[in-house]
Amino acid sequence: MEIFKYMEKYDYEQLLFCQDKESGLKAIIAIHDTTLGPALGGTRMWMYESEEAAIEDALRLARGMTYKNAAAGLNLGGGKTVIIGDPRKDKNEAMFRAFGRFIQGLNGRYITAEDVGTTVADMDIIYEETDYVTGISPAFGSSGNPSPVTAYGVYRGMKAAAKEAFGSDSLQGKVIAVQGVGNVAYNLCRHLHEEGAKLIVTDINKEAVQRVVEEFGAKAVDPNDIYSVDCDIFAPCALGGIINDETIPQLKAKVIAGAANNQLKEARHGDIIHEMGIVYAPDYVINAGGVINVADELYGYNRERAMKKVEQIYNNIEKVFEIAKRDNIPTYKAADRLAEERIEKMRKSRSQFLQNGQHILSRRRNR
Ligand SMILES: NC(=O)C1=CN([C@@H]2O[C@H](COP(=O)(O)OP(=O)(O)OC[C@H]3O[C@@H](n4cnc5c(N)ncnc54)[C@H](O)[C@@H]3O)[C@@H](O)[C@H]2O)C=CC1
Ligand SMILES: CC(C)CC(=O)C(=O)O
Repeated sequence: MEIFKYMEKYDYEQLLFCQDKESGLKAIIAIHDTTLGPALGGTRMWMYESEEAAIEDALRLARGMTYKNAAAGLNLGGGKTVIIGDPRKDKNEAMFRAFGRFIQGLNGRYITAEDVGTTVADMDIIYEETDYVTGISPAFGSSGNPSPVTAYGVYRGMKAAAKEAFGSDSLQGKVIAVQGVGNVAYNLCRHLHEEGAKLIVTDINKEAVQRVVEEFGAKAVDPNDIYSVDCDIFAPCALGGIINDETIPQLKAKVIAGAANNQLKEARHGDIIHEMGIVYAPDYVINAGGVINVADELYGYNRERAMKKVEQIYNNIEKVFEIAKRDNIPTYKAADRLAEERIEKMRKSRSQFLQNGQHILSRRRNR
């Protein structure tokens, strides 16, 4: 991989490699764009097949955060970290403290939170070393685990997508295929079950599947069969790249609306599903609930205020559909347009000189 070429192509600001031999930390922090404010994005811990795969994931996820934060109306840029390792075996306290010190060294250019493979307990350790971490325990006056809030936002966005596809936003009786039933999707399944949807689920973790089968009456299928099941809505809630040349021909759903980041393997897959008449709720718009929630900590966390913003995901998805129709483009492009227009406007207004410009986190310190 030609790293600078890739960074130039999508205009990345910074890529950092953080190594600590004692604890085994191997982390890659990618900062994509800080036009709107400091880069905020979670830390993923995963067993990558290669260092190149880890770099690529960090870069793609960081860019996704720029778009997610912009489309959600947050004054934050986009960044993300990946830690190379097995979250079940390789974690230790020293690792997250070393990582916290690296974040502190960035002096607020990057703020972290949870992602796949990391937990509130990990964020609490990072907090020992730096203020630039969110999603820490409610005991610290913080917002805690973002996953249930992400799930609620996905539920709201899914309703908006259902309205677009079926003429009503009711999910009662709708058959919904959920791929991956981890932290976010378990909570999503609860909302869907409460509204009377019929669930078909899969996961590579059998215990996670068992839980939603028992609690929400879901039907379980093998991981490879989830794409082809007869359903109204497909909700990808595991990892990215799952809308691709192999899976698209299998899909029967009229709507794709789920939590996973980077669902389209390539942009052209967004064009293909558009041509097929599938209503796609762009991933970074529908799954912004978690980041909206943790970002509220920067103002002194207020759950009511945060949840009001998360409710708006319904309207944000509607806005994307409106732009798509207005400009006759697929929804993934409409979402990009929404985010890019906001960033460009701010980039222009930021050219004004400001003396003593305050950092966003100074509000938290002064409260
Ligand atoms: N946690 C959050 O607040 C947010 C999460 N997301 C994204 O949502 C997705 C899910 O996140 P979490 O629920 O937090 O992660 P998680 O790790 O708790 O859940 C993911 C689940 O997917 C399963 N899985 C992995 N590969 C699979 C496969 N090939 N087939 C079926 N199941 C598979 C895993 O076993 C796991 O149970 C990720 O893409 C994450 O980046 C996006 C925004 C916020
Ligand atoms: C706080 C996290 C949920 C933010 C993030 O990394 C994401 O939305 O993917």
